Amino acid sequence: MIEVKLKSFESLLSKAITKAKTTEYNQLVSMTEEIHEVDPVRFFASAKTLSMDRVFWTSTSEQFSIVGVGCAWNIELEENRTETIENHWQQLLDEAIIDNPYQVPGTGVVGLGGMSFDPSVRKSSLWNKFSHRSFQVPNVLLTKHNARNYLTINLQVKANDDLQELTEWVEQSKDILVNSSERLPECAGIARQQEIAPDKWKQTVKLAADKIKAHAAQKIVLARELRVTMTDDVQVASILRNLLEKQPDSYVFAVERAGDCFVGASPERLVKQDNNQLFSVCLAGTAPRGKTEAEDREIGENLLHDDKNRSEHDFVVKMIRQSMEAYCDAVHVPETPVIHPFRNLQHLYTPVTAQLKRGYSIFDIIEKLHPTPALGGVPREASKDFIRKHEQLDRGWYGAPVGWFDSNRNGEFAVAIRSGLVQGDKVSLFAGCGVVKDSDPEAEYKETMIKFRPMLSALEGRQ
Ligand SMILES: C=C(O[C@H]1C=CC=C(C(=O)O)[C@@H]1O)C(=O)O
Repeated sequence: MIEVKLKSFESLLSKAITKAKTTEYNQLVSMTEEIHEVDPVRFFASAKTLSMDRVFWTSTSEQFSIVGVGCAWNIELEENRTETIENHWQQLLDEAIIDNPYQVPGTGVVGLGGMSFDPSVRKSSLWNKFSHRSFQVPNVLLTKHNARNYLTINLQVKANDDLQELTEWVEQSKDILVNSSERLPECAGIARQQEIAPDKWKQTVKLAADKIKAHAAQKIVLARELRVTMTDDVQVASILRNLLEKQPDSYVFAVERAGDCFVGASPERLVKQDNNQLFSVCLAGTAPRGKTEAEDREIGENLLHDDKNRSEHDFVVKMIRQSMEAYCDAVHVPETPVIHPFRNLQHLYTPVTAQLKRGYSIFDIIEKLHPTPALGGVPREASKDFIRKHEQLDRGWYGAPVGWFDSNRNGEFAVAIRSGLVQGDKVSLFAGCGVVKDSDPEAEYKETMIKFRPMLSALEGRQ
C-alpha cells in the first residue's frame, strides 16, 4: 500500500515540477494516505528534530486531533482582513495538485494557525515571531478522526526541484515522525512566578467599572500576565500531554513559530464549520468548582442566578446571535444558559447552531464574531479602545481565534484563552475577566488566579 502510494506521489511530484516549469510559479502538491495508529503527542515531539514550526490541535470531547509539521505554504498577513486570507486560500486550492480519496475533515490541504487579538496594536518583542495573521499548510500532517489515522504530505514544488531529493525527504520525514518509539521528554519544574503589576491591574478594573457606571461602555474584558520561569527549557510535548490529561472537554492547542510556542487548553469554541452547518458557543460568567458534589452544585446554582454573571453572559449571547443572523439562516439559541463544569472552574454556557448562507465562509463568521464580548466587551469599539489605552499588556494571540480549516468547508476555531507563550525556559501566561458595573477588583483578581490554573498545573505536571 505504502509502496503504491509512494509511486503515485512520485508521479504527482513530477507533474508538479513540469507545471512549475511552464507556469513559472511554485506548485502545491498534496497527497493523503491512511496509516497505522500514531500518538499525536509523540508525533509532535518527534517533529522537533525536523522543524521549529509545529502545530497541535485536539478537540478532546470529539477525540479529533491534527498535528502539523513544517510549512509547505504560508498565508501571512500583517493587516486586519480575514477576507484576504480567503482570497489567498481559494487561489491556492484552485492551483494545487491534490490526491485525497478520503475527504475526512482535517486531511489534505489544511491551513492551521491563528491571529492577534487586535491587529491594529503594534507588536511588542514578546510576540515578534507571530504575525498578526498566520496560517500555514504543513509539510506533514497527522489527522486522527473517528479512531482512524491519516497522513498528508504537502510540498511546495519549484521548477528546479529534484524529484529524487523530494521523495527521499518525504521517506525520511515519515520514518522519523510515524515510527518513533522515543519516550516523551520530561517537563522542567517551575522555578519562579512573577505577577505583572497586579495592583495596577486592580486599579484598571476599578477604572473600567467607573467608566461603565458613567455609561462609557457596558462591559470591558481586562487581562493580565503571570510570568513563569522554569528550571529548564520547556518541552511543549509534555505540557500538551498534561493538558490532555487534565483538561478534558477543552481544545488543547499549540502553535509554534520559529521555536516560540503559543500553547493552551481553551474551553471556548468560537465556531465550528461542518459544510454549511455552524456551531458556536457563548461562554462567559465564571465560578470556582466546589470541594464536594453538594458544594459544587450550590456554587453552580448561584452562578446561574447571579445577576452580574448573567449580564456578562447575556452580552455575549446577544452579540453572537446578531452576528450569526447576518450571515446565516436557522440560527438557534436556547433562551437560558446552562452550567458547564470544567476541571478548575465552571462557566455559564449557551450553545448556538446555524446554517451558513450561500456565498459566505468561515472567514466571514470569524471576522464578524471576533472579539466577542467574552474577550473584548460592549460596545466592541469602546471596549477595544479602553483595552488599548489601559490594559498594559500585549495580548498578542491570547483571546483571538486559533484553529484550522480545510479545502472541503470544514474547520474549527477556539478562542485562545487559558493559554501561554513559551520562549525557552520562560512562559507568559494570560488570563482575563469581564468587568461590568458591579465588578469588584479583588474578586476579579481572584478569578484570574483560577483561570491561570489550567496552564500552571500543566507546567507543574501535577493537579
Ligand atoms: C477572558 C477569559 O475568559 C473569558 C471566557 C469565559 C469566561 C469569562 C468570564 O467569566 O469573565 C471570560 O469572559 C480568560 O480565561 O482569560
